[in-house]
Amino acid sequence: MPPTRWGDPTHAGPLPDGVRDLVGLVLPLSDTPAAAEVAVPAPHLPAGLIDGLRAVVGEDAVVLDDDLRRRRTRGKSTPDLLRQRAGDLSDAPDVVVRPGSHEDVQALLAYAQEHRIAVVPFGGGTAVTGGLAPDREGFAGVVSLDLGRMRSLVALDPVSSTATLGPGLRGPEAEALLAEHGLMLGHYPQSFEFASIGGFAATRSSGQSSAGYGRFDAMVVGLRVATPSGEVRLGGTAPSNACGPDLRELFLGSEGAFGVITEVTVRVRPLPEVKEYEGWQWPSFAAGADAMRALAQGDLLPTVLRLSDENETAINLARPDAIGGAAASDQGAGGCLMIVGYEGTPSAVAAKKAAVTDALTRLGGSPLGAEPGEAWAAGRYNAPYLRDSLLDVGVLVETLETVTFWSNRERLYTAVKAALEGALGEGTMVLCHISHVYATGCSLYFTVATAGGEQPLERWLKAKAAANDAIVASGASITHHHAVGTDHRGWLTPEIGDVGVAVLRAVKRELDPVGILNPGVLIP
Ligand SMILES: Cc1cc2nc3c(=O)[nH]c(=O)nc-3n(C[C@H](O)[C@H](O)[C@H](O)COP(=O)(O)OP(=O)(O)OC[C@H]3O[C@@H](n4cnc5c(N)ncnc54)[C@H](O)[C@@H]3O)c2cc1C
Repeated sequence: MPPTRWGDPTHAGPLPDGVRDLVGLVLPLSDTPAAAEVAVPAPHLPAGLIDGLRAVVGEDAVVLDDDLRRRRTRGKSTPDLLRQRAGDLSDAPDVVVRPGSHEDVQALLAYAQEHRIAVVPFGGGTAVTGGLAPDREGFAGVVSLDLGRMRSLVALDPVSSTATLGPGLRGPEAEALLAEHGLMLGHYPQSFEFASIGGFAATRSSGQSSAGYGRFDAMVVGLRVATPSGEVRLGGTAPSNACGPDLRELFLGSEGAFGVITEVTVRVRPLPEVKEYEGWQWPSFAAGADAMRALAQGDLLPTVLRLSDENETAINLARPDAIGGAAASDQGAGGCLMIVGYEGTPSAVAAKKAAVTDALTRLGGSPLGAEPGEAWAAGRYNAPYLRDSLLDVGVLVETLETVTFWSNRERLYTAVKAALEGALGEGTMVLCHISHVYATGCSLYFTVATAGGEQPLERWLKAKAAANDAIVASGASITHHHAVGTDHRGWLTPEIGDVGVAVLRAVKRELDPVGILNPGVLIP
């Protein structure tokens, strides 16, 4: 991906006219191009240590190329993009190391520990909470540990429905390898095309089909991890056991701070024969959310379940290619658009669809047919490109997410909206959807569009802090699936308590005594 933008450059383009007209009604637009490419700072790592790295992992695996170092700088949050666009490359790694095996990673960690070199595992580089921008103070230099060469299907056990995947496989690559065997994983975050298997595990990612297939951490059966203290292999003997606390949980969501995930064994399932997506209209966000709760609590979840609030529905965010056009649910009364998707065998899909249709009709939903669902499915990965086009015209766009129990949903929704609108002022658009549900609660995913102004980064950081404070004050979680990184670290203590933080620190000391792995990420 380009350092200042999202995705495949051939898919990028100017702001579509419909979006420009719509956004221009409420926000000032002004040409705001990214700064011309600036030089990457010269590597701090002494030449002798770079030679040492070459001796450990091989000459070809150590890359000093400026372009690659630029592309391995930070992730893809809006603050990351704003810094890159401003020409700030202060977080650039000194060197990119591309190991080919678990053993290479293990050897690299031993060398880095001995010479106090910070190591930042890099999967797809789609992190949105600062997990790729470690604290470099006190280290000889920073290595970006690019797992992109470790992208094979390591093992397949079709009888047990498990597959062991290399950490560097991107979402589509993993699915293509499994599809050769008639199997699939079913993890489709919006970053699916670029994010990696190791990154999904390290951040506890959750995809758009989480209602049917679960979040990524729930798909993980086993892990192989290289740590500075040695190798850890977990989950290799059985799907579950009673051997004390489940140590897999220590590495799921550890964001590279405890070890480098070098293999991920996941549960796989047969490729669906049928995929059907449709739209439903609800009179209000609350009515749609109540319907989602009823499905989750009635064991009636389809594969995809997503509900946009009134603002998101009016703007068509669930269908980025139609933004600026008439909203799918706009049949006179506005309301809220729900996307419902079914995947599986023809008989399973028919049975689930009949039961869900019956329940949603009884709860007051109005069917909109297949068109909104098919349009959502076709455009589901396109929205991030819009963010770049909006940044190009001075409009700041960013997302944030949280999760809480159903009984707290309304309070949380109101508090976060108020915090964002209060911090960003008039003209700010705050949109929200629910796309991850549980029997006990749901996540809320907010999209914010506002004028960038003179100092868009500072403006956003202030608003984000206000939203985080509102989340904590509302008794909700600081993140459902974006992880902690450096951006949420300051709000982790209220979530897990002082003793919880001490436990994380103790684990870190045991696995990474010198603290070379992603310093400053995750742990307060
Ligand atoms: C436009 C956009 C849409 C997104 N949509 C979603 C979504 O729908 N759902 C969702 O859950 N997230 C989403 N994200 C966030 C992001 O894609 C996820 O956090 C993803 O899991 C990160 O994977 P990655 O391979 O890109 O990891 P990276 O960005 O490379 O790394 C993320 C963190 O994990 C660490 N890490 C990476 N690989 C390893 C490894 N092998 N071992 C140990 N540590 C490792 C890194 O050091 C870093 O701290 C989105 C992000 C963007 C920019």
